[in-house]
Amino acid sequence: MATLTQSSSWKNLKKLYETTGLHLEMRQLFSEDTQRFDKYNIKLETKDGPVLFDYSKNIITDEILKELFQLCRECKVEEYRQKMFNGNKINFTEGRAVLHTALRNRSLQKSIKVDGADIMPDVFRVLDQMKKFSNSVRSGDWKGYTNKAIKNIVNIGIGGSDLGPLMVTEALKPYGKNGPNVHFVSNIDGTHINEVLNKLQPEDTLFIIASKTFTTQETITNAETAKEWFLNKANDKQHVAKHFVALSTNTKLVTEFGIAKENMFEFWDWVGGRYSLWSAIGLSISCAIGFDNFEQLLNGAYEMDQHFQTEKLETNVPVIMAVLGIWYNNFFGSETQAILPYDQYMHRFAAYFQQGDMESNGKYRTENGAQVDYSTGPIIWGEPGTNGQHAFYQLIHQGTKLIPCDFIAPIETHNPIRNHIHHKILLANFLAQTEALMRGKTEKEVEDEFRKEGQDMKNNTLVYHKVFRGNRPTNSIVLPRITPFTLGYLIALYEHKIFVQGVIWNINSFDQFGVELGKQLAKIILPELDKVKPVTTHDSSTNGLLNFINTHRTWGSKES
Ligand SMILES: O=P(O)(O)OC[C@H]1O[C@H](O)[C@H](O)[C@@H](O)[C@@H]1O
Repeated sequence: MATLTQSSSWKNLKKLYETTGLHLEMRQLFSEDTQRFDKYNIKLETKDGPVLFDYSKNIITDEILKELFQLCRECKVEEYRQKMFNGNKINFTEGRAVLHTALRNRSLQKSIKVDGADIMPDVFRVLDQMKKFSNSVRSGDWKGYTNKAIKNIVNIGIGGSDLGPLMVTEALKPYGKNGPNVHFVSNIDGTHINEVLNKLQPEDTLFIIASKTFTTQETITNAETAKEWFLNKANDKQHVAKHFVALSTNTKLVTEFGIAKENMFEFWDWVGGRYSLWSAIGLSISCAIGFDNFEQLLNGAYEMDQHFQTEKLETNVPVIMAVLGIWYNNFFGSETQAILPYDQYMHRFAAYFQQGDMESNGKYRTENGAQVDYSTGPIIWGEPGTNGQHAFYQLIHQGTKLIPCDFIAPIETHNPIRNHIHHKILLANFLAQTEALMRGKTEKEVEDEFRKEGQDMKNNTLVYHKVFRGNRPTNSIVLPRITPFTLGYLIALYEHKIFVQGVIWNINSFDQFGVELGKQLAKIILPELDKVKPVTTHDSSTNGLLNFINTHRTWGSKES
């Protein structure tokens, strides 16, 4: 294929942007076409009820969409999609398959092969191990060293070994009422683990050490700290087996750490860290909400996988979301994408997809190593509604930047207190925001309001400040309720959106070399924090910062 910007659909899109896209006004499009919503929404039936994807409030026409799908075809999205599901080694820099979809392959008949061997028996073996383990923890059969049941679980991990389980256990809190309390420790900052351990007793606490590589400095240090804290009271190393389990691909390092092989839950190099919540990394989820609910999460994701795999591009929700993102990112020059869930339990959803999206598509090299001449992965951010409205929506409404927003809202709440009054207000705000962002408010509308209020209109410049330009694009995803199934469905939807964009940009969405340099340099700097003599080996800023700390610190070695 010619480079992306030389492809005919890209060139056509560029032209379309200049001649059409730039001048489109959604407000006008809606008034000219009363069927616009009917045309640009997709309703998907799921086991837990219908899910609505409304993309009508976007700066698009049929012609633009047609060209965006053509771009997918030119970039061979369908071919790559098949390669991913088939287990081809599409993670080309690391020579690995990308098979998080195999972890939630619920079809017992379908085998998936990596290097000629079917991986499904292993997937089911570990799922069974997770089931038995979480059942025994939840029922109280799993006993600690003083014969007490487990009341608290601490998941120690970072990045993909933390964000997924944390986001999901928060999002599904209503399903975790009968389970143990689950805590998460990720940051190397000792405050994180200290604050958690201060609330706990070793007798009824279980540590899940979650690390794909089992080499991550933060996780291993936190795990050692937890072990020391535990042994301080338990005294006997033999008791570790009842209180520490590991989730990893690295059996050797897990056993060296002192965790018995039978207490290890395995996963494989074809599971990317940020796509791993479906694997053994989901153990804390399964303990918190029960294995049956964990399976529902997998089922939901599987249903979305099938939609993504079989649906034609034009009605394929992850594909539509991906191409809309490309339209704003690459033609309108949008740099960010907001994810705004109108559900308090989903408060870590945007943070989760900060890693999911930004670590996947924050790349500037194409498959053959060339540097891209177009923008790639968006900056992902967001907070749950309505909090965001009172913080940063001002800039989305009246700022100078175009920020496409995804609104996510459940029809039913888990907390229908005071006869649904809270939920009604929440939903009213969700609907109002997408309407306001699209419509805006014209000068005339502001003036009419002013007149009604009897304000003097002469030289009244306040009018300009109260005008909303509008034409701000949004997607709305309305779910029946946040359940394990619908959450799995939603997460998989975003995963596939990221995949499609990565294919179009011709980058590797499945490595993360960009996180390595900082880690390498931190290893060099760590012993230098013991120096007394000024350090001179870095640039003057890094030397200056380090020497300032070394001069003023009260702790650590005073060796030169
Ligand atoms: O699971 P681990 O091997 O401990 O890795 C934890 C995290 O750290 C790395 O730096 C990567 O950037 C992440 O993709 C990964 O999820």
